[in-house]
Amino acid sequence: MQTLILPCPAKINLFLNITGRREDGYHELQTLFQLLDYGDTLTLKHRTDGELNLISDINGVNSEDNLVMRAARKLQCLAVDIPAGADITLEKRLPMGGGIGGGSSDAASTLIGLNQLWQLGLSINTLAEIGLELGADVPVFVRGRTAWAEGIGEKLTPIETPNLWYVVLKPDCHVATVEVFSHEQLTRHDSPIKIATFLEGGTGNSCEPLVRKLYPDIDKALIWLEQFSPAKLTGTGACVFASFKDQMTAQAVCAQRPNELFGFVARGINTSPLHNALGLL
Ligand SMILES: C[C@](O)(CO)[C@H](O)COP(=O)(O)OP(=O)(O)OC[C@H]1O[C@@H](n2ccc(N)nc2=O)[C@H](O)[C@@H]1O
Ligand SMILES: Nc1ncnc2c1ncn2[C@@H]1O[C@H](COP(=O)(O)OP(=O)(O)OP(=O)(O)O)[C@@H](O)[C@H]1O
Repeated sequence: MQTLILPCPAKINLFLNITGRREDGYHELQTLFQLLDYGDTLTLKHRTDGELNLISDINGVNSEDNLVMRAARKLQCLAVDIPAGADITLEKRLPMGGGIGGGSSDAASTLIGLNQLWQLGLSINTLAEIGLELGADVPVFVRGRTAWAEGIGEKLTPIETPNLWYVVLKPDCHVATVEVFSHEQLTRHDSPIKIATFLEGGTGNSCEPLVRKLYPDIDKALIWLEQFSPAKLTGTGACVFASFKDQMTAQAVCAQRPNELFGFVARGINTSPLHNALGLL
């Protein structure tokens, strides 16, 4: 029976501009999704009896609500010719609600992996469309390239970023993306910028002033990290990050973080290890 062991890399948003709000409540944004070589691991084992089981549960999330199962169910509906079942194991490393796309990346690896395991023959474009129904951050992981993004995060232009190391820190709090996006004090009318403007010096994260105010622990983490290198919020938080030219410096900074901060060091990468493993790029 075939088994796939797949990486689910994290992302950080190197900047985040909110340029408007659509009628359905979703926000138009501009961001740069930087993929990281750090993430969860997903194991998919084909079952020929058509049953889908998520073997490893994650705290506080019902099995059927897990983005992995939601992604698997979507593909199962499209598998008419074969008994599409799987035993799924998810090894979580990425903190939940961190703004580093853990659930979205898990979902993307599930879509890509089951498409292969069940030999569905769906294109990356189709998988990205299915992924978008699960979350705005899923398509970038399905496409597997560090990318400039517009729309609600699904209009992607691959971009090569410099080879940098990132320290990512998470204070002991959980930010609900929906709370930040529905907050009356969120800045929603940034002027759109061009890729070149970002590359010349970048801009910040429009959610950051509000999130710093709502979550003092995130504010504290940013102040701490700023001592070493310019620090930013990723997505709507709760993680913050800063870049370093070499791994040793990044590791030295991460090692001296205050006890209350979870942290890791990761290399910024231009292509996803998932796509590299499956020969998709
Ligand atoms: C902030 C980012 O992390 C940047 O990468 C993402 O845009 C969020 O992506 P995500 O977690 O996959 O978001 P979803 O699960 O699709 O949406 C969660 C909630 O965030 C809000 N949301 C999300 C993305 C977006 N472009 N506009 C929004 O207003 C919506 O209220 C939505 O109900
Ligand atoms: N496989 C999964 N991993 C993590 N969270 C999941 C998963 N499946 C469902 N969830 C739910 O999704 C919520 C958001 O999780 P996730 O870790 O993707 O947040 P995030 O890093 O803030 O994502 P993003 O950057 O895409 O906004 C969790 O609080 C949890 O309730």
